Amino acid sequence: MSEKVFPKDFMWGAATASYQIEGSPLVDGAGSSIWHRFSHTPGNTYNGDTGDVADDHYNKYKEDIALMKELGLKAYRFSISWPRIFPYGKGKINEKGVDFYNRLVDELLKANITPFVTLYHWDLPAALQDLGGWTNRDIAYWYTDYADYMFQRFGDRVKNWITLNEPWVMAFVGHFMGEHAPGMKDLYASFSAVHNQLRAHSKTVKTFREENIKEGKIGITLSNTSHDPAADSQEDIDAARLAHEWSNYPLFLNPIYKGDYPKGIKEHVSEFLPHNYENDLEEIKEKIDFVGINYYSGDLVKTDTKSFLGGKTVERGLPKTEMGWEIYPEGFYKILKGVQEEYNPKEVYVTENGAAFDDKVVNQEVHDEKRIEYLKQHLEQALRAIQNGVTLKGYFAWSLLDNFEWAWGYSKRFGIVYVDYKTQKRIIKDSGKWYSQVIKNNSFEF
Ligand SMILES: CO[C@H](O)c1c[n+]2c([nH]1)[C@H](O)[C@@H](O)[C@H](O)[C@H]2CO
Repeated sequence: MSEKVFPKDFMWGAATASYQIEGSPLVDGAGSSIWHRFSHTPGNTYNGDTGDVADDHYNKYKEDIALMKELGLKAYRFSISWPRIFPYGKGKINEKGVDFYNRLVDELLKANITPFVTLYHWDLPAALQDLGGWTNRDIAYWYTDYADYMFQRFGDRVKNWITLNEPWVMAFVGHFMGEHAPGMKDLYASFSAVHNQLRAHSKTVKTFREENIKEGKIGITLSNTSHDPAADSQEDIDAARLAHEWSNYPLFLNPIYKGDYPKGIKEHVSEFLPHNYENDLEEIKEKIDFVGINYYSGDLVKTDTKSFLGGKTVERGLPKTEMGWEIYPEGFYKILKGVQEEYNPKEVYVTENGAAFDDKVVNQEVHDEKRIEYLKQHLEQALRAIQNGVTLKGYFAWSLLDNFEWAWGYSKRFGIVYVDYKTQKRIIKDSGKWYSQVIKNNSFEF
């Protein structure tokens, strides 16, 4: 492999999520989700934006798949909206919801694009939230039943399955910071959500094995920020390590691969873990086929006894994206190398990497040079990771389309394709054209 070319058959893709692009949240029998409720609650999202229309992908999926084909994508990562399938989370099945995803999957296969399905990307059926949601231990069964039904209906055509998208964000941004659905601010609820997501994940992996899906693979997608110590002092090093164990892949991969929470979590915050959590660890320790790594940015951590987990983020003057996140490609390498060294997964996929910039349309074009530079710098680090032993098999740019950026609404654009929300017109940005060349050449240098 030349120093600038990715391995043969490297899986180049782009990613989206149901609530962020589909629109039509209650159409054709779909049930309400916690994000439908949260975004319709005044004050929760920028400008009061909701996912009611989004990119209207529910109706425009064929046009969007044609765009994917034009870009030359090998794979497409998307999520299934649980409440489209089970409007109340369990029990009654909504065949029209199943039908939408049947049509989507069949259209992808027709375009020779490999589907990567995320079973849960935060749009929990609202009816289950009324029963406690991720803080109710029974959700592990409700989720596994939903996942198993998806395996039975789609397992003949979908071979790559991701159980959960970023369980840390669901648990802490949704249950501690209150900035995401369901909008709670309860640290005990957060750790209960961590634990029940792990239980749901591992029960689902076991069920996946029993379904014996031919050539099927299952994994989990985890959020990561590269935390560097502000100074070469033991306090800052410890604070950065603890931030890593709490907010990055170790919080979930340590239980999955090693059968317990990370050492620092047990030493510093075990009081917040559910009572008798140890009884579930054996069951949670269940082999997976790949790890999905989401990476966007890094930060500098300084010891601070007044902060949660004894560390706070400090400035280091790096350039930032529209989200205010540092542009730190070196951190991408550190996270990829770290996960391989700490857990040695059989396969790793980058399931999200991308950036928001202030994109403008000029004569029906979008010249987003900053995004091209961001993607190039991060692909360089991904290739470096492969050359240093990381079993990286694919990369999904976040995102295919500009979309509903959660509490930021439509104010932040991550797409390699621009969406005019007034007309729903799509415009392939320069970054989309550039990425199309990367895929064609299997290299970021051409
Ligand atoms: C620190 O960034 C997180 O890992 C993260 C960033 N992102 C995500 N997680 C989510 O998985 C996507 O739904 C977001 O649209 C996307 C862009 O914000």
